[in-house]
Amino acid sequence: MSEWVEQRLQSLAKAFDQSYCTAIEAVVDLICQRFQAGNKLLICGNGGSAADAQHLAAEFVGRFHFNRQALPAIALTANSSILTSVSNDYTYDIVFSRQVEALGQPGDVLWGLSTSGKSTNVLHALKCAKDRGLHTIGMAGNNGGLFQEFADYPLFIADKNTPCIQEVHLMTYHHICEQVESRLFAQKSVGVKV
Ligand SMILES: O=C(CO)[C@@H](O)[C@H](O)[C@H](O)[C@H](O)COP(=O)(O)O
Ligand SMILES: [Zn+2]
Repeated sequence: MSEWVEQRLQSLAKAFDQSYCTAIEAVVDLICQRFQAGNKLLICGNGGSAADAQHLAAEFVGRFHFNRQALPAIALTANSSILTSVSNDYTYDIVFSRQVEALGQPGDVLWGLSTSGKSTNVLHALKCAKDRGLHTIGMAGNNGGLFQEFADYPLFIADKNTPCIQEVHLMTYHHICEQVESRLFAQKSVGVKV
C-alpha cells in the first residue's frame, strides 16, 4: 500500500477512539429525537466544510440508503444571494448567524463544522443558536479549538491537519446519517437500496 494511504488510514484510525465514538452516538440520539419532535437541522461551515454541510443536508432531505420520508435539513451555505448580501451589507462574520436568526426555532439543531475550530462565522452561528434555544453540534479538529465553549454536542478530534480532519468528518457524518435513517425508519440500512 502507498505510504500516503497508510498515513491517511492511520489518521482515521487514531481519530475514532472510544470517546469520539460515544460522542457520535450522542449525536445520533439527538438528531433522531429532534426529527421525531418535528424540529429541523441547520448546518454550516466554510470551504470544504461548506461542501460537507450541503452533502449532509442532501443525505437527510434525499436519502442515504433507502427510500423513505424526507427529513428537514438545511445547509446555510447554499444561497449565494443571502451570503453575498449579508457579507456586503453587514459582515461575513454573520452570514450563518443571520440565517439562524431567520430560520432557527427552539428545539432545532445547528451543526457547525470547522477543521480549525476557529471560523468566526461558524462560532457566531453556534453562539446565536445557543442563545435562541437550539441544540448545537460542534464538529472540529484541533481539539475543538474555540468551538469548545459553544458545542452542546462536541465531535472533536485532536488532529490539526486540515484534509485529514475533513476525511474524519466525512466518515463520521456518513455513519451518523446511516444510523439516523435506519433508526427512524427501522431498516437494516447497510447496502440496502429500494
Ligand atoms: O477544503 C479545504 C482544505 O482541505 C479548504 O477549502 C478549507 O475548508 C478552507 O480553507 C476553510 O476556510 C477552512 O476553515 P475551517 O475548517 O478552519 O473552519
Ligand atoms: Zn479540501
